[in-house]
Amino acid sequence: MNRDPVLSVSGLSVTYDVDPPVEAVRDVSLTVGQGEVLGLAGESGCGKSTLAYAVQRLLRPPAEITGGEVVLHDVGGSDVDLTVLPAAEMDRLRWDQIAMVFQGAMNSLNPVLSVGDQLADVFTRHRPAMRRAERTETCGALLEMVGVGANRLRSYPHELSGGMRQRVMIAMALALRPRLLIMDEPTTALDVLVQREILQEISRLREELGFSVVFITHDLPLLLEISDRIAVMRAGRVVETAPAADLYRHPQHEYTKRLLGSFPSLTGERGDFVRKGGVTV
Ligand SMILES: Nc1ncnc2c1ncn2[C@@H]1O[C@H](COP(=O)(O)OP(=O)(O)OP(=O)(O)O)[C@@H](O)[C@H]1O
Repeated sequence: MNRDPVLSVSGLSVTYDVDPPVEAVRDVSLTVGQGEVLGLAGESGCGKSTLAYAVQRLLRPPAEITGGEVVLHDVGGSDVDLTVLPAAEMDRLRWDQIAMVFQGAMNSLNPVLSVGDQLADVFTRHRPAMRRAERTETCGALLEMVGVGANRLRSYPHELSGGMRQRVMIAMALALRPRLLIMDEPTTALDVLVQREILQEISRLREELGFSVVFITHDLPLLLEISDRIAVMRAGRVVETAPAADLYRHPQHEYTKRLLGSFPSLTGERGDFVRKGGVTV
């Protein structure tokens, strides 16, 4: 399916300027279409998180973008290269246009503030004109939307399960209706059932709200289920990008074949679950 691009990464390279330097992302090019889920797969250390942080301009020294562009399309009618955007403008785009949920996100909630106050803070910072009553109502609606329930507005993080806290983080990421959600191992720390519920929730929300997703995980079977297209990374490079079903049935790159082969759930009997429940319905 042809979709208008929301994000185009071209020739992006990132180096950690340590001794010896680590070229964590090497000449990576990717596009993310409107409403698309792009899965980013690859073993630990291949550069997935570095790429995600680079896109959001959240890298800190010794990390340095050494080349390439990250273009966010149609920001108020024009295309913007995020790698050269002044920091203040980037701050405005973050959360508003691109939001991120990362693995440990649920533990980054402030323990001494209610979840309602933490959600409200996003609006206080980014929508300062919003009135208090509307803010509270919107925060309640957000908690409903992610299945936590508006009655939890006054709850503190420790009163919620890990799954609920991660849902709060998803609510926070979606608060300003971003066009792109970057999720870096967002469910890895949760048990399998909770993980599945949250993934279903993300799928539903994406259909409802139409945002695009970059979903990062080393869990290839999971990516095959939820992604439209998958990019496979190895040692900083994207070695193959293909629609999920094509990647599964006709992997082109040797490394992709090996990666697929390393998941018994894809090749053994249990693979039926992924095949029938996911890409080959
Ligand atoms: N602060 C740092 N200083 C030096 N090297 C780093 C730093 N952070 C990451 N790296 C290196 O950059 C490379 C890419 O790391 P990155 O965390 O992006 O990979 P990843 O695919 O996200 O791995 P994981 O799935 O384990 O998070 C690795 O070789 C890693 O050791």
